[in-house]
Amino acid sequence: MPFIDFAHQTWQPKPVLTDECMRNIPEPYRSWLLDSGSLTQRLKSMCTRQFRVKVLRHEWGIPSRSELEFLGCHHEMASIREVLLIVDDRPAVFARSVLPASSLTGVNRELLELGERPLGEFLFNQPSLKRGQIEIDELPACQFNLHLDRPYYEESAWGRRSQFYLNGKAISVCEVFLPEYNPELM
Ligand SMILES: C=C(O[C@@H]1C=C(C(=O)O)C=C[C@H]1O)C(=O)O
Repeated sequence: MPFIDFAHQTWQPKPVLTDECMRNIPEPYRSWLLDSGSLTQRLKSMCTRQFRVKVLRHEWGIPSRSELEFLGCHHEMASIREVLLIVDDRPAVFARSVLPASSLTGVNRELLELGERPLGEFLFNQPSLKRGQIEIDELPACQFNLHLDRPYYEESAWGRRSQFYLNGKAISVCEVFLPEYNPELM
């Protein structure tokens, strides 16, 4: 079953975040999407019972053109990881990370063995980590229905995609808050 290449279908490159762009992002999502720290850590701090990563797929594949452009790569295979971040048994975030083959060298190869371990736990423990550009977008939530118990129809979901540099090698992480999960109200 192919990846839902949602980044290709709906995510168009965004201009650098202007103040006007930021003002258009509704709270509580604005503060979460602009937070440069670990989303895993912040979600764990909201947990009353359990945080877990549900791995949907973690396989080799072809990133979308949009993802390759965001990564500054050209026609390259990548290890593509799609997960749901589950907070107290509720799917809170859909995340898709693109790990280009050329970035999976040295210690970065540990990214291939993450399993249910949150990507952020690895990333934010790397001294070399640098966070690059963040783009924010509002996406149709229905494209995630395949992975969810309850369907979305007209709802939209706010998400971001970030560039990370590990030992100078680029990966991208796209995180989308699912509408039923409001991080400030849980
Ligand atoms: C990048 C982070 O890792 C989180 C965990 C992910 C995973 O396990 O695949 C994906 C996206 C992130 O929300 C983070 O915690 O900020």
